[in-house]
Amino acid sequence: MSNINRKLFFIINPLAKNGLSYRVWKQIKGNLANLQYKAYFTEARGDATNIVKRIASTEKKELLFIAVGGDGTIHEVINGAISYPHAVVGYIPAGSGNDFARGYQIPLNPKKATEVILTLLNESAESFDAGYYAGKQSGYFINSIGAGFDAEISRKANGSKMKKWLNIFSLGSLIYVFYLIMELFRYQPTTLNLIIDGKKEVFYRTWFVTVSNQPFYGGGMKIAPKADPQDGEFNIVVVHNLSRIKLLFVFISVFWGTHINYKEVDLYKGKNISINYSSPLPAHADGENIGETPLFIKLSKHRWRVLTNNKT
Ligand SMILES: Nc1ncnc2c1ncn2[C@@H]1O[C@H](COP(=O)(O)OP(=O)(O)OP(=O)(O)O)[C@@H](O)[C@H]1O
Repeated sequence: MSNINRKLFFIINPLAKNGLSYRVWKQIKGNLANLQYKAYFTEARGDATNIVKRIASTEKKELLFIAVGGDGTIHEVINGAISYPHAVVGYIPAGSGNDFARGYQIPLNPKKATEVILTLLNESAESFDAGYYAGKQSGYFINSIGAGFDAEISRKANGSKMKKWLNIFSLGSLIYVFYLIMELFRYQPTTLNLIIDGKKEVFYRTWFVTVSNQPFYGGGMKIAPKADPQDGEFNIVVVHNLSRIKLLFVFISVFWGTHINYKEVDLYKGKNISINYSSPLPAHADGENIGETPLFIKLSKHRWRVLTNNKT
């Protein structure tokens, strides 16, 4: 039996990416013969957070929670672990978006990520900023949070039965393209009242606003190319006052991060942000639907800790 200083737990969403996650877990398991660990499978939204909180509030030893699943699973595991200083997280990506892995330099390939994490079990963890949000719901975000056009697309795509079918053929991202085109014709841009560290800004005909802790969102789009998750502030992107056809070009350019050169894209930095549209609009945190605006965001007093071999 190998010696690990931490108590080891795997939190697996067996349904992420249509069951890819479960197949990944079966492979990981084959490499754990010498380790003592416990594995938990999530059965519904919120389970991962609740499982981690339950364990962390009763165990006194240093704990390691390794999430196996998509961005939603690691988002939930960190939400559970963040307020416990003796809890560290690890991640093996097995979802469709993989923005967390991109942003925090974890291998996108699950086999490679497993090899790496198994070499780090006793290593010190790296700590990062998190955001706290309050609105209809409250919690922490690690990647990004936002509201408007993009959140509407993600809400519709995630709720679509077609996504499941397309995922079978690894074409799940097509559903986002479908709703992107639908919303491009349907969505009505509105007035955004944004307050950043006490300073009020008003934007007319706003399509969306995103507050980012790290560069990536939406499955590899570089929404905030300069965001640094250790600099103690967020990078805010507002897209406003542009035609539908120009919006399409801006949206496509987000894959390369070149959207920041458009005059209709405004960039800010800040720690305390309030997002209020003229009427409630859909909001997301790390790509998960969190209801509607208004939304209040602040840099969390808690940092979270992850095992990564890309130390800064
Ligand atoms: N057994 C389950 N049944 C249904 N939903 C679940 C289950 N376990 C977790 N969930 C929820 O499913 C959602 C999506 O999970 P996750 O992000 O891990 O997978 P994904 O959507 O395939 O990947 P990605 O977010 O990277 O695209 C999360 O909100 C999670 O809480």
